Amino acid sequence: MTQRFTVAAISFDLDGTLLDTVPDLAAAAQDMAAELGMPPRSDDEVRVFVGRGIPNLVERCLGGRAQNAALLQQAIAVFKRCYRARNGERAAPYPGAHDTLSALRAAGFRLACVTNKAADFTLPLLEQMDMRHHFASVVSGDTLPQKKPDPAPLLHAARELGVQPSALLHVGDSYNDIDCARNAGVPVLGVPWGYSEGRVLDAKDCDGLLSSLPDLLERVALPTDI
Ligand SMILES: O=C(O)COP(=O)(O)O
Ligand SMILES: [Mg+2]
Repeated sequence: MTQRFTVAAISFDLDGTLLDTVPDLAAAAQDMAAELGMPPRSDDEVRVFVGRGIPNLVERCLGGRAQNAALLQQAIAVFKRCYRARNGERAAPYPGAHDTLSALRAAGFRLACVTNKAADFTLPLLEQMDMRHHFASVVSGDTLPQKKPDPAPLLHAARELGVQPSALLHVGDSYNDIDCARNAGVPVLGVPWGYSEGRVLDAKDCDGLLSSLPDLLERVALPTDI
């Protein structure tokens, strides 16, 4: 029998866990490159750059050019404008995302979204994907001074959900999620379909891997269920 996590709340990473957002991020990066007269990055390159927030994504797109601090700042501003226009255009939920969130909430779990994506992009995207209403807490990349892998975003979500860190389970696609959860004392399941900055998640580094989002329904139990 699979081990069930006895938790009151579950937090989800966004990019690469609930939503495939690379098509929009890559389109924005390509728009930015065209505007700044730089060679474009492919979708596959951008996929590896996602995970540590937008300033870091832009820095990686620029490569050596990012050493020019003024150009980097300009590029970040251009990227944000381009991404605002692209955000949600081609982003898509992974299979079972909607049904899994609905089922977990109906069962009584409190849900959070904890992402390194800035709030200006997170909130409209969650609205557009019809997911915002599932989350009692949304912690974006700029909600706090610290981002994942710092423990602060997950500790903040636990406080907002009114649960101890050990009663929260985090689900994410990258080592930023695993390290954040480990640093916060939160159990963590990895998902193998995301981006993870080009690294393959090892089940040994977390508390297990999901084979799909609906698989999560078999892996959790409320404290009152046992
Ligand atoms: O914006 C990013 O770089 C990644 O966002 P995520 O934390 O939802 O994966
Ligand atoms: Mg992610």
